[in-house]
Amino acid sequence: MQLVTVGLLAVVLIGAAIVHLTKIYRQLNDPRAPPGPIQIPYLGRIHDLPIEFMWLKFKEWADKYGANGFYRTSMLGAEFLIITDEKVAEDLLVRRAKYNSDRPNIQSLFDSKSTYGSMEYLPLMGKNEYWARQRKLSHSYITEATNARYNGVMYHEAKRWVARLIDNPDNFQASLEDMASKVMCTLTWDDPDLSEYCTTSAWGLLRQMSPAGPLTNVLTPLWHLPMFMNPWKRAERKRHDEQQAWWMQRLLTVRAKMAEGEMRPCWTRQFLEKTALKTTISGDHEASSLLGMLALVGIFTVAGPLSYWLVTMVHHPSWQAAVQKEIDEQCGDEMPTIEDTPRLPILRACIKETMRWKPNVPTGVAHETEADDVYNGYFIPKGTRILPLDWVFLRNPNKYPDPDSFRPERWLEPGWPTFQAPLTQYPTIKGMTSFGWGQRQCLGMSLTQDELIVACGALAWAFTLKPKVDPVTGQDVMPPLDKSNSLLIIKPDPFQMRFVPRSERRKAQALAIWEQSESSDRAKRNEFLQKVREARNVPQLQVPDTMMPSIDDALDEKLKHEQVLISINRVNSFGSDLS
Ligand code: HEM
Repeated sequence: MQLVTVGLLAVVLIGAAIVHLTKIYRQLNDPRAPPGPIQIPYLGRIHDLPIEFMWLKFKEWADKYGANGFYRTSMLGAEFLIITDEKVAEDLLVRRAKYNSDRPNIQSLFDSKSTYGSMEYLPLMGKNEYWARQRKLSHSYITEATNARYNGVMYHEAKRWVARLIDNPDNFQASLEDMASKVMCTLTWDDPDLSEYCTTSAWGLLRQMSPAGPLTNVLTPLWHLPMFMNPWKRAERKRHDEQQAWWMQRLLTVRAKMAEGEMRPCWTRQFLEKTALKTTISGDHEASSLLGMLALVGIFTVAGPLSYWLVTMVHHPSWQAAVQKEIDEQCGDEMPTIEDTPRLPILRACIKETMRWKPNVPTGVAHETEADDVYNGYFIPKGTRILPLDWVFLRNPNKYPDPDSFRPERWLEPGWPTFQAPLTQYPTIKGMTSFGWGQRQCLGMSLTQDELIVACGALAWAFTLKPKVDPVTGQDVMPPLDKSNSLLIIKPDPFQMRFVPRSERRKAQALAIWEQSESSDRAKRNEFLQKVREARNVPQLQVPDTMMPSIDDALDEKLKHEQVLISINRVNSFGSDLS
């Protein structure tokens, strides 16, 4: 009797489960939804979406389901619309930007969208008040720096990099990232010596926010395990708090130096001296995060195309020779500068083609919809993640014939669909799909273009980039073309190559101009300090108190922030929405 009851109960439960799963299956695979791979209840397509080289699987699905320029999929309940055609991206992310410019939550960061007021990561913020004010401010700082030609920082760092490559060519991947980091640390805090830590810190955040980072970004429910059995959350707590403390320390150091009058211009000084008086930025926590994030965001983004430039030039010696010839003709004996940009179309074409051929944000950055919508007759629910798939945009054979080949001539010769005149202005990387869309479009396009012109130009001026030679076989060892990590911003896996100075004379010249740049920089810094110290006794030159919050105020602010962190921590450990 009891057995029969149990049996009946089992049949009823299994029947109910089948009905439930069928209902969900039908909902998930509703024929009115955009086309896409069959969705499995609860899982979506998590089981066959590889974490490594995810963009290749997205491309495979695009070839199958993307005839309309988009398709949908889902993962553990999160809905995705993958855009595979630039026109659709234009429609949804630019024309309908008003409600398609939010960001999805990143599970393995605390409050990544700043929904609860953390105010820490501008590019990841939801479309909220913190994002609006931080974006505006970042835009004005970057534009001002661009107009001031970055006060020569890029030239200085490119010269240092060339000298380092002569001195230690095998360490090129580290010195390349360090160059990009030094540019950002100087712009932000006037301190290139911060670069090493800043790069490590940027790496930590990049890993944490990428689907190929911690497991909890994919198996999101794991994030909600209690703290004592949650290694992912504990690790993130440590990473987050250290990064925050470092950012705050940078701000406090600048403020302390300003109090002594010993701080040269940089974004942080500009903020404390001028912006802080009239902005809605809420205080030191928000300001230090905004400035810290600005420094971070310009490291791997620029280092990615620069690394691929090395790979590309080694593989395409005739294009490398064409770039060198152009630089020799247009710049004579000098390293190229930003002013030379209009005269260097071949250099620009090779840079742009490198970014097209080897895009360093191949999946694009997701937006999230804030309202239900209908597009081309298909229903797109609120909360859908829209992924503009850059890898596919940049391999569209109609726009880019022979898309898998490196063909800079597509930007230089009439007859190619992408050719644009005049060549003094085009090609330019500004506006490339790789920089995103609409209200969230990248703020660093000019900075990237200028830094790539200066750095790639300096390389072509100083060296011929060549493959490493195998000491046993005597054969060239070419850098692999398809080996990279799979983080949101990718870079090639470590490889070997040679930096051959173009002549002994050029080598000596490169070392001499670095020596000169270094001693001139040192002299300028000393002169500044000397003047300040002399002027310190002159009362009217001192910055008025009202413009300069005291260090005590700053420390109060820091303590307040620490209290906030402690309370966030507590709430997190109870597993609230904040985590
Ligand atoms: C090759 C270099 C770079 C690439 C490919 C790149 C790409 C991107 C992409 C795809 C986005 C998101 C766009 C969207 O959501 O539609 C973005 C946002 C952003 N980028 Fe860049 N970026 C680069 C360099 C830089 C640099 C050098 C800076 C700063 C100095 C920068 C600052 C930003 C900021 C602040 C945002 C956030 C914009 C927002 O969310 O409103 N980027 N970038």
